[in-house]
Amino acid sequence: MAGEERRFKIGYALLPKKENSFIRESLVNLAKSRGVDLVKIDRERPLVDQGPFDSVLHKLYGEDWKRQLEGFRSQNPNAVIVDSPDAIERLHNRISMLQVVSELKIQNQSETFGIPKQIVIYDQETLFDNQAWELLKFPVIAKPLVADGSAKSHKMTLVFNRDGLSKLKPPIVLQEFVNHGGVIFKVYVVGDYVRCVKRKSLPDVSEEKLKTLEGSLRFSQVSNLPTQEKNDDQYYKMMHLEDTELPPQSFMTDIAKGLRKAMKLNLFNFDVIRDTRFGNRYLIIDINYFPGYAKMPGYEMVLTDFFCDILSMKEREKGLVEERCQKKMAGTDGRLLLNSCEEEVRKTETNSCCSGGEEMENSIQV
Ligand SMILES: Nc1ncnc2c1ncn2[C@@H]1O[C@H](COP(=O)(O)OP(=O)(O)OP(=O)(O)O)[C@@H](O)[C@H]1O
Ligand SMILES: O=P(O)(O)O[C@H]1[C@H](OP(=O)(O)O)[C@@H](OP(=O)(O)O)[C@@H](O)[C@@H](O)[C@@H]1OP(=O)(O)O
Ligand SMILES: [Mg+2]
Ligand SMILES: [Mg+2]
Repeated sequence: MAGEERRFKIGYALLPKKENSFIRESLVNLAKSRGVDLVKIDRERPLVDQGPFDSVLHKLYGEDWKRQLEGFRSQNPNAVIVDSPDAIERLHNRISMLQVVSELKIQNQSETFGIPKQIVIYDQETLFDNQAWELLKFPVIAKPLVADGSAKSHKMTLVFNRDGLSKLKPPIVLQEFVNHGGVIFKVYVVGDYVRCVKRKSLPDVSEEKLKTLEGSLRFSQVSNLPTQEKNDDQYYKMMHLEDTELPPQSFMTDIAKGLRKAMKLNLFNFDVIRDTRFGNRYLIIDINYFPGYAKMPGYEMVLTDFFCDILSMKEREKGLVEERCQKKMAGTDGRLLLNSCEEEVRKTETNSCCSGGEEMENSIQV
């Protein structure tokens, strides 16, 4: 795309915190140098009145935004919306979020993957119901069922025994806490790009320690705390990120590709832990839409490549339609020709949006 006259406009709609971390001058400039202008969408004005945009990048919540995107899409069927609000919505519930993992089929002889045992609790009474507990054993992590990006949705409680249950506020997911050596792997996905990094996590809880621990412990976004904070805290001192081996890249890539296809999403990350009881068993515990990419070294290049890929794909599809139309014209005449050509354009227009048709979705997969 470099040096060519055709320029592209990508509108972005992000909350201020995300905008501050993601829209850095370095990203804006790199994208610009490759023909892509990143333009802020004004959230105070209707989306349909803004643009024109070749693509819309977004991480906003709520019905109003969904309606705005739908309106925009019907007026701009050729624009690529990254990603579809319906596909993103699956990640707003911690049960539907991980359901997709259970459906994945990946051939691998030496490693296995899955999700921790978990149950959903909608009311206080069920919390103490023995039947609900048949599947689980302590310690467990209580996670708010809703994962909508609010501070509340990140408030976790590590529960050591029954005494720790009374403070919990359903609806929650109770997930078995799995010892994993205090290190979590975050796998960032940007289209077909996959990058796995290590972060500090909660320390293991031994059977011995469990007997002495009281009730519960509350925490929030432990893998997102500034490094300094973790070093200062003796809880984290004993863990050694450097000594931990990353999971095999090809295995993570296979899972990432499978998730991307199943979820029809291009921008997400997932958290993986390695079960210390087995060493080759990996558990996916969380999937996040449009995560903190700026923490990934060289994110500017990765994201700019992705923008260029989706935009050139869009252009190529447009070119293909025109070509198909021309071929049809050569073999037909009069009104029939006009009708079939319009039909061809309509077909591709609905297909050329990330959030809509299969063809584009599949074609931006590897
Ligand atoms: N089943 C589990 N076993 C062991 N540790 C876990 C488990 N689930 C979560 N954790 C720990 O708790 C942290 C927070 O959990 P989780 O990732 O589900 O929350 P989150 O608020 O959605 O995180 P994020 O900031 O990545 O969105 C994880 O990073 C990990 O350190
Ligand atoms: O805060 P950062 O930009 O780093 O990104 C974090 C992001 O926050 P933001 O989108 O609100 O900014 C979180 O999203 P919500 O669940 O709150 O929607 C979640 O995806 C975290 O996992 C991200 O951290 P990472 O997983 O990459 O370490
Ligand atoms: Mg997480
Ligand atoms: Mg999360």
